[in-house]
Amino acid sequence: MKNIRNFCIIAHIDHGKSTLADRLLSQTGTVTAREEQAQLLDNMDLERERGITIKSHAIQMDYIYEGEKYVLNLIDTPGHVDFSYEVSRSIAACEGALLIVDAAQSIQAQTISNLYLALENDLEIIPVLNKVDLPGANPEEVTDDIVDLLGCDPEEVIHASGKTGFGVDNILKAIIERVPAPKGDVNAPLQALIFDSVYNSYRGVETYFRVMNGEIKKGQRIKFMATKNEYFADEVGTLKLKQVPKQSIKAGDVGYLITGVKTASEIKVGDTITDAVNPTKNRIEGFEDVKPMVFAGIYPVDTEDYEELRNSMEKLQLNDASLVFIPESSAALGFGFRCGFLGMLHLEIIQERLEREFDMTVITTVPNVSYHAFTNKNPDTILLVNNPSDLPEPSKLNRVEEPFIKATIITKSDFVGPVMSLCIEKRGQIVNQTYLTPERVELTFEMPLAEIVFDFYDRLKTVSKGYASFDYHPIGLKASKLVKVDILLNGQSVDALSALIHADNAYSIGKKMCEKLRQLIPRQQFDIPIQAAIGAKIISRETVKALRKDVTAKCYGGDISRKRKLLEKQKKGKKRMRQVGNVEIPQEAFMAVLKLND
Ligand SMILES: Nc1nc2c(ncn2[C@@H]2O[C@H](COP(=O)(O)OP(=O)(O)OP(=O)(O)O)[C@@H](O)[C@H]2O)c(=O)[nH]1
Repeated sequence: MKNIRNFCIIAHIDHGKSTLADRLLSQTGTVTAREEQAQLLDNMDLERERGITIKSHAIQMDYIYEGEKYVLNLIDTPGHVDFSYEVSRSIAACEGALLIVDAAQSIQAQTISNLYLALENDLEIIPVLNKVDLPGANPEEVTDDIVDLLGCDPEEVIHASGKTGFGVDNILKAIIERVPAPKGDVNAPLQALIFDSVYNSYRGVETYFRVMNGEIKKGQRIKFMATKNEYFADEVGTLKLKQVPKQSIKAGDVGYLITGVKTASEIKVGDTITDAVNPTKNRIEGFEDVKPMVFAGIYPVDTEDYEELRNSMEKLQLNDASLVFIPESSAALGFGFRCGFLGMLHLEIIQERLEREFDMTVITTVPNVSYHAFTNKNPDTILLVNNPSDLPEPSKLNRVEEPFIKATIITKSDFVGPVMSLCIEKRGQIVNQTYLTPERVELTFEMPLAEIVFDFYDRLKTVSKGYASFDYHPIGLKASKLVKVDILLNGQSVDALSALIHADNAYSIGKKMCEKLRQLIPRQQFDIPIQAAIGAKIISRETVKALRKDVTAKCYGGDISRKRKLLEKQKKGKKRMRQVGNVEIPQEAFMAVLKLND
């Protein structure tokens, strides 16, 4: 156990974790030159295309240092705020962390939030100044920022470049010399932490774990303490580029487990694995059921595809335990599902995977957060509202509570004004303002989650010309003056377009919604009145004027292929169109409330 080192790589998004991880793998010979391919650890196609790490991965390296053989267990981590729980569990499985800071961008919001997570778990921090090859690198200035943040000596900051390989040997040396060897009692009852799981369509769920005490053996009957499910350990082993089956994995080490489980939701990240016959008395702390933060309706474009959509969602859930959904019906869209996601990125990934892996074209309704409503009749009973159309009528409503977050924003002092204005526009209240350096400011706000899940990050980047980073965590629910704004098309309420809006913004947003929908809903053979309403009160109105003639009329006698092309274009446009009553509504219309500022 004394020659094992368990460490993770943490940083702000895009600061170079995955590239550096690939370098460590090649430098230790874990990956032969032939196997090496960029972003080796980001093995989901979507991760490659979007250039971000979605799922964290573990891999074991053997390394000879000063004549001794060491086992280095590396855990890469997702960099996006949607996956912060998974980061926290990967960190809890380690004794040390490489804190990567981009030598041009310096410290950003997630550098700090991930650092706090590592410090909470008493990890030894090894600061790495990465991308020193960049023309825009500021090694001296950024080293000072790191020294200010960590209180370490400048000499402890390792200068490196994942791209060129510079400094990687120093990183490996520091891992062995500075990260403490794991502790644990191999003779105590088995206690292993699940920090990740991956679905394999042939072998079922592969569980990644760190053994804190005892050992896990092939064929052993084990128990997952949160779900209380028992299984046989059909296979255990260590994670090289490929899986390497072993007879047992002992305290201090990291490995994988195959139990034949076919449903990802039965394996919960953060859970404790123990022996079914002689279980440990103590679950490993920090387990929590992953809670969805954002909800949206997902409906088939063609109502007869409902069953096919259900099958596709069930298959997706097999390998994405954080996706939750329940059947729901909409007067406007028919039968679909109310789905819960970790955040907007997760929602987009699911939409993308439905289209790419299951060829399912879907309509997604306006994403919303989960609200707690209380009626006059039962003022102390929580009515969970995951769909705005479930909000009781205003006359029956006692109050509505919405989830709030604490947002941390780091930006340049030049942009403090515009950033503050944006946060105040999003109903934020400033909590703290700290000058990290004369040039860089950390702003802390309390804000409604609903105000940041849609376009806040993009607008923050715009107002700060890219010089702002952002991280947040939930701080509970607070009462808010929220009202349900309904949209009526042709006099018929479209429940999938309803949204919960703060009373102060309801009129302006209702007006903008009508204007935006007038632009998006194609003209048809008749006038289409668009109205926004709160209860029975109409607050805004627009009209889509009728189409006066057949779009192909001008092709008579003209080039027949041009007419065919025009009709083809019309047909393609219909692919993402939903008929609601006698009005055709494009997908963009359902996201209109998100793009009111476009
Ligand atoms: N010049 C230079 N570019 C680098 C270096 N390391 C990474 N990059 C580039 O920076 C971008 C992000 O690199 P990644 O390794 O994907 O960063 P990451 O932190 O893993 O990103 P997430 O997993 O999405 O958080 C990519 O375009 C890399 O090619 C480096 O040392 N020098």
